[in-house]
Amino acid sequence: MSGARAAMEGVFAGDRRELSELEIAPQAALADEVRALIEAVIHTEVPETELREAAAAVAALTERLNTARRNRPPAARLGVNGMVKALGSPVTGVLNAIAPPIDVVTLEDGSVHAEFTLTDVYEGPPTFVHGGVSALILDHVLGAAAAANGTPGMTATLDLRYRRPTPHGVPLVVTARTVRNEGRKTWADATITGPDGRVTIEATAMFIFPAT
Ligand SMILES: CCCCCCCCCC(=O)SCCNC(=O)CCNC(=O)[C@H](O)C(C)(C)COP(=O)(O)OP(=O)(O)OC[C@H]1O[C@@H](n2cnc3c(N)ncnc32)[C@H](O)[C@@H]1OP(=O)(O)O
Repeated sequence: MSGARAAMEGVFAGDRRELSELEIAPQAALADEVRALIEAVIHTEVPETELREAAAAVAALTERLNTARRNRPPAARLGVNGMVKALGSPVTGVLNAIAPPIDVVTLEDGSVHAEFTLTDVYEGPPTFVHGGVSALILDHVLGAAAAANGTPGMTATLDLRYRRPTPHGVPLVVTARTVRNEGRKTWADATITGPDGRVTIEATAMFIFPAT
């Protein structure tokens, strides 16, 4: 047994601690501050003594937060469809400071859609988004499209065509839709589009609902 099926079922299972919107809000506000902290750490030019003091202050804060810990990232049922959302997702998780976070919505035609802006925290080539970060986002929305089709799975293949550089600091659009399903296999297509309306990346993925 590979454990992949259990992992897949875990995405949607209701066995995780589910937080209410009221419980999420203060923790999401903390994650927002940490996002700002990550950005500040990259850009700061304060002197070494202040850097050392800041590191000690952050270490003390981490210790304080760790005095009460969950053993798994929490989930929530948010939005109109009540689908379980992983609050610690590196793409959409409002509690994950390394997530932008991207708000992915499912449209009536079954496609998924998100509008988002990435800061230079996600930079690869100067002024452009790192290609691996784009792949992360595309993998996620392709998986969300497969799930929205009622045919979720683990990513088996992910094919990316980087047509032109994706700029950071400007509004981007990602859309994905399921195009085919055969048994346990589901294929989905996605694009990222820049503010000029031109597609920067095209992606195709195949998802497999694991045998075991
Ligand atoms: C709303 C929530 C949204 C959540 C979105 C989250 C998106 C995030 C998605 C991910 O990041 S998933 C993590 C990355 N993916 C993995 O780690 C997958 C690792 N691989 C596996 O777990 C297994 O290899 C896999 C589940 C993909 C397949 O295992 P199985 O044991 O079920 O496959 P099996 O050996 O029975 O093969 C079934 C068919 O698929 C084919 N196949 C298997 N793996 C393949 C592969 N990788 N590529 C192409 N074809 C593959 C295989 O040849 C065969 O073809 P036929 O039906 O024609 O005989």
